[in-house]
Amino acid sequence: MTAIQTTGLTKRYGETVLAVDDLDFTVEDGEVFGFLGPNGAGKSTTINLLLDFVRPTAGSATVLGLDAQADGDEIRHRIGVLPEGASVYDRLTAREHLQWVIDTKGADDDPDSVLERVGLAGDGDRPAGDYSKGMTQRLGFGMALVGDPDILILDEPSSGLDPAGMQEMRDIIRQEAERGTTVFFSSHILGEVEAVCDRIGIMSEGRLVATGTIDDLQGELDLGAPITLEVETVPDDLGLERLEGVRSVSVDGRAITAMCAEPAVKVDVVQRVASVTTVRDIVSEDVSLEQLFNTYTKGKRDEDVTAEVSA
Ligand SMILES: Nc1ncnc2c1ncn2[C@@H]1O[C@H](COP(=O)(O)OP(=O)(O)OP(=O)(O)O)[C@@H](O)[C@H]1O
Repeated sequence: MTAIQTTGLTKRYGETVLAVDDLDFTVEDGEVFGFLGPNGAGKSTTINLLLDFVRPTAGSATVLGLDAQADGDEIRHRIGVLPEGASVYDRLTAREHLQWVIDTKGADDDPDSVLERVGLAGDGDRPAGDYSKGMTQRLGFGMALVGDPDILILDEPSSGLDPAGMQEMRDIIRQEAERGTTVFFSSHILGEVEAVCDRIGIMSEGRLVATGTIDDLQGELDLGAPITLEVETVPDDLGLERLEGVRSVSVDGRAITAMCAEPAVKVDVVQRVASVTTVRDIVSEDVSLEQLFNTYTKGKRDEDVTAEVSA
């Protein structure tokens, strides 16, 4: 089944701001889908449209096969949501917040086990108004987990969390995914997306400029495969540019970096360099998600290029 689907989803604010522009995407049941994009790209607006917090100017969305506008109450009952900048009731404790969600959803979760899961076991009886930003975020995440939701929709879930908190959050996302929960979350943190997502979507200026697995997108962009060799001395004439499949060569001190058209060319590069000097170290990398993100979100709008890569 399709967990989330948008068709021509569009949101304008006033005359000038086109926050979400004709968005078509699908998240399949059980997928962990990472929604990436720079500030102002339209990620939160998309999430708010899915949750019926704002109404679309055009187009439609379904969540769990239900219409996001007509069936908002049922959708919210079946999903777990961590909105951007989740707010809390200052005087209520974390336990009271969780109990409220448990009662509202008719769930049977044990508040203590949720508190334990999100790292608030010792703080469950303090008023949430006294919490730090990260603790508030942990509480919001715990509230989203109540009732074993079919889908988790998380807007910047690691916002305000320390490195240990981010790791714990990632672990919980993985555990939820293993139980079959669909997870849709927005993030600026590329490492987090890389670590947990089956597929990603990259938004830029209201449009989805790429969707697919990270491997798919790496292949699609054809940015090349870099290899760096640290050598004892850099010979005057390396002759690397003359090798077939080598696109460019740069030298930084005793580090030689070659951009290769495909990974197999790296072997030729190593052999050539080793035949003329002593190689001390070799670093072979894939194109990073950061390079992908930058390539898709910078200047692409002008060219009106849209990449669609199926998973
Ligand atoms: N209520 C609103 N009224 C007017 N403009 C808005 C409103 N909400 C969002 N926008 C505008 O819509 C665009 C998309 O904003 P949105 O918050 O969806 O981006 P985002 O990708 O979530 O950004 P960030 O990563 O900074 O949270 C921005 O230009 C923003 O200023």
